[in-house]
Amino acid sequence: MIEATLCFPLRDLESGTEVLLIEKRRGLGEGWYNGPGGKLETGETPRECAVRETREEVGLEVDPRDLEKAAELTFLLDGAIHTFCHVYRTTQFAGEPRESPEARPEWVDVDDVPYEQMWEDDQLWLPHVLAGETVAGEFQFEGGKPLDEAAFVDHDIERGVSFDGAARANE
Ligand SMILES: COc1nc(N)nc2c1ncn2[C@H]1C[C@H](O)[C@@H](COP(=O)(O)OP(=O)(O)OP(=O)(O)O)O1
Repeated sequence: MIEATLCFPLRDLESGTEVLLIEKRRGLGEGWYNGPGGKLETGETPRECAVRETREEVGLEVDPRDLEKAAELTFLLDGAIHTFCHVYRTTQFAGEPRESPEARPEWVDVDDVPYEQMWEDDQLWLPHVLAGETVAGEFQFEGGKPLDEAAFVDHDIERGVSFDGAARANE
C-alpha cells in the first residue's frame, strides 16, 4: 500500500477564495490538476511529507503546525488498498509559487475548480475540503490497469469526521 499526501494552500482575495492547484507533469495522474503532494519517504510523517512535497513541487514553505488535516482518502484498486492519502489545507505559507519539473502551479477560484481535468473522485470530496469541512472517503477503482487508467466504480463518504487525534499524532 502506498501512503501519500495532498496539500491545498488557500488565499483570500477581495474577489473570493483561491486554491493553489498543480498541473501534474509526471507520475501518477500526469496531465491532470491536483494539489501538491506525493508519496511518504521512509521515516517521514504525513505532515513532513506534505511540507516537503509542497516545497519541492511549487516552492512554497509551510510550517507543519499550520497544516489542517482535512481528509483521509482510501483508494482501492481491484479490491485491494492501493493508496491511503492524508489531505491537508493551509492558509499560512511563505513564498510565491513557481514551476518545477513535477508541477505547474495555478491559483484557481474555489468556485471554478476544473473537476473535468482531475481525478474522477475529486468532485466528490474536494468541494467539502475547500469549504472547510472534514471528510473520510473510500473510492473503488477496477479494471486490472494502473490506478489512473482504471474505472471509478463506487465510493463511500463520511463528512464531519474528527482528526483531533491525528494532529496530536503528527499525522
Ligand atoms: C484516485 O484518486 C486520486 N485523487 C487525487 N486527487 N489524488 C490522488 C489520487 N490517487 C493518488 N493521488 C495522489 C496521491 C499523491 O499525492 C499523488 C501521487 O503522486 P506520485 O505517485 O507522483 O508521488 P511522488 O512521490 O510525487 O512521485 P515520485 O515517485 O516521482 O517522487 O497522487
